[in-house]
Amino acid sequence: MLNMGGPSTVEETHDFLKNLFLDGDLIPLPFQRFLAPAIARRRTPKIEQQYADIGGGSPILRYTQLQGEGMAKLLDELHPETAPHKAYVAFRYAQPLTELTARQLKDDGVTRAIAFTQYPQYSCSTTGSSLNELYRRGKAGEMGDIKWSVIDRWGTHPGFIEAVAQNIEGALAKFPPEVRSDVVLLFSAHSLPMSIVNRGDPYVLEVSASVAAVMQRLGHSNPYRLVWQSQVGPSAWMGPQTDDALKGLARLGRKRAILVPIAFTSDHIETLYELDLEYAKEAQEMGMEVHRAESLNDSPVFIRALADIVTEHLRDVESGKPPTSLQMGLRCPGCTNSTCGQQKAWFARGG
Ligand SMILES: C=CC1=C(C)c2cc3[nH]c(cc4nc(cc5[nH]c(cc1n2)c(C)c5CCC(=O)O)C(CCC(=O)O)=C4C)c(C)c3C=C
Ligand code: FES
Ligand SMILES: [Fe+2]
Repeated sequence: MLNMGGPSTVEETHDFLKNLFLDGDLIPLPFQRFLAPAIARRRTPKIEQQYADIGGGSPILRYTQLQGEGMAKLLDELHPETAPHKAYVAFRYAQPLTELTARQLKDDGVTRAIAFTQYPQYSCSTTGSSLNELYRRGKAGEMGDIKWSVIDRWGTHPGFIEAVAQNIEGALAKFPPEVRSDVVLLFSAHSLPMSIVNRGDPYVLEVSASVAAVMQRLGHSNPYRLVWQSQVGPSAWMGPQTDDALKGLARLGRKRAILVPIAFTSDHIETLYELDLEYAKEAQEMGMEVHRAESLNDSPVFIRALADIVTEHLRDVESGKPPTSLQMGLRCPGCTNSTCGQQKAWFARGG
């Protein structure tokens, strides 16, 4: 289960940020090995405070473990041919780091594994970075002899869409029935620098596809927009920004909204801190009633969806389909990162 991870305790914040700024697949910096630790050190106090404010750390490890255990148990029933199943967590920037998990796979003598991204929609800055890291560990022989296949995206899987839709319905129920259809659904995803969008990164398209599928499942019960949050630094990012969108709606006299996290499956500072503590409070001050759809976290509908996604993947591979999707094979038209090409070729051969 590949994801970026988050600091489980406030003390881990610095290492998390350092690993993040060291990732040239996410943020290519000049003199990265020198600049990354300096930027991380400078940002640490602010981000530490945010993790302290949301209860002393990121819950992503706890939720990923819960999701993984639930998924593996279901898989033993849904696909007994490959039982027993075991979920491993490999984070890009926090413990357990990919390098630790790689060693564990080797120690456990694993011979067949699925690289299962936990980002529903594909971006080269997220899933791509995790796959590049796994590829480097694999090529270096750190994982032993494993036959690999990849689940690289699942942003329109009906089980995922159902789980999101149910959490929106839960938030809609907080509004009185007579005003419910006026509530604006603001789907909010982590933004992406325009330089990456313009390189041809598929993320914006895929997040949009998730939103369209959720709205179809809801029977277009509400007006909605897709907005983008958490941009950092001075460069141009995909917009509109979530907080500007809320302010704009307030200005236009819209009184009710629901924020829907659509590109991340568990709570993190961006839902708990930005959406709840910052934006929702600001909106309330402007006279709006804003609620947030819950993150998927330990949703049983979502855990069942994860197991279904893996089962469908295993059946595809058994029936002779290649270990990676056709879509994964295509590099961004503007890609200049040679690791992307090597990684895709490596996984397409089964690792
Ligand atoms: C699908 C989600 C995400 C995408 C796409 C994404 C791209 C992206 N992010 C940065 C820079 C930073 N991101 C930071 C934290 C962070 N990012 C995501 C998700 C996506 N990022 C999450 C969920 C988090 C927070 C983790 C948590 O537990 O809350 C940070 C660190 C925080 C900070 O310093 O503000 C940075 C920096 C870039 C540059 C980028 C695309 C290229
Ligand atoms: S940046 Fe998208 S394939 Fe390399
Ligand atoms: Fe980010």
